[in-house]
Amino acid sequence: MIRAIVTDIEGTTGSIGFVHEVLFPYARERLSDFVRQRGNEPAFAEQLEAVRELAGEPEADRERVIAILEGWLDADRKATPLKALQGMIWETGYRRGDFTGHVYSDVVQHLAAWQAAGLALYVYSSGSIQAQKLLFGHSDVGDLTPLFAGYFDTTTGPKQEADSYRRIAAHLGLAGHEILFLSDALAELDAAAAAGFHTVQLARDSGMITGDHPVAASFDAVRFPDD
Ligand SMILES: CSCCC(=O)C(=O)COP(=O)(O)O
Ligand SMILES: [Mg+2]
Repeated sequence: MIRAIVTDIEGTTGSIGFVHEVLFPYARERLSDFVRQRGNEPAFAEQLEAVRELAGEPEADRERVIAILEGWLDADRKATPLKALQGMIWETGYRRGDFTGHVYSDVVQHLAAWQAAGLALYVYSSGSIQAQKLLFGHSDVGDLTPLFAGYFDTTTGPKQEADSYRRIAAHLGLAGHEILFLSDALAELDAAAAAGFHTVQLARDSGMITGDHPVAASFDAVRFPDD
C-alpha cells in the first residue's frame, strides 16, 4: 500500500525547457555579479567556502570561485553549493515576477487528489529546497506549497544513489515499498527501485528512453501498484 509519493521536478512536474532555458540562464547571467556584490553575506560566504572545499581549492579567490561555478554550470553538475546559490539568485527572479514556475497542466489535480486521499507528498530534486519551494510557491497556477509535506535535495544525497532513497524512507518512517517515486530519469528510478521504492517513469516526450519501470505519459496515467 502506497502511503507517500516522492516526485522529481525537471521533466516530471514541469518542463525541462523551463529549467534549462529560463532558470539556468537567469542564474548564469547573474552569478558573477551576485558573488562579487553579496559574497560577504554569511549565507553566500558559506556557499563560496563549500565551493572551495568541494573543488579542493581552499585558497581560491572570489574570481576563481566564479570560474569554478561557471564550469559546474556548463557541465550541469548537481553540486550542492551551486544549487544553493542558484536558488538564492532565482529568489530575486520569482519575487520580481520575471518568471513563474512551470507545472504541467495534469499535475495539480492529481497531486491534490492524492493528498485528499491521505497520501503524503514530497519533492526530491537536485535543485535546493529553497529553489523547490520558490518554484512551487510561485508556480504558473499560484502557490502549490500546501500540497507538499516536505522537500529533499542533494543534502540527502545524489539522486542516482540508492542510499539517498533509503535515507528518505528512514526520514519518512516508511518502508520503501510504501513509497512511490516519480521521475523522468532512468538512473534515478533505478536507484529508487534498488531501495525498494515503487517507481513510475514520466515519459512526456514520446522519444524518451524508457527502462523496466512502469511508464506514464502524464500524471493522468500514473497507476499505483495496488490498482
Ligand atoms: C528546483 S527547480 C531547479 C531544478 C534544478 O536545479 C535541477 O538541476 C534539476 O533537478 P531535478 O532533480 O529536478 O531534475
Ligand atoms: Mg527529472
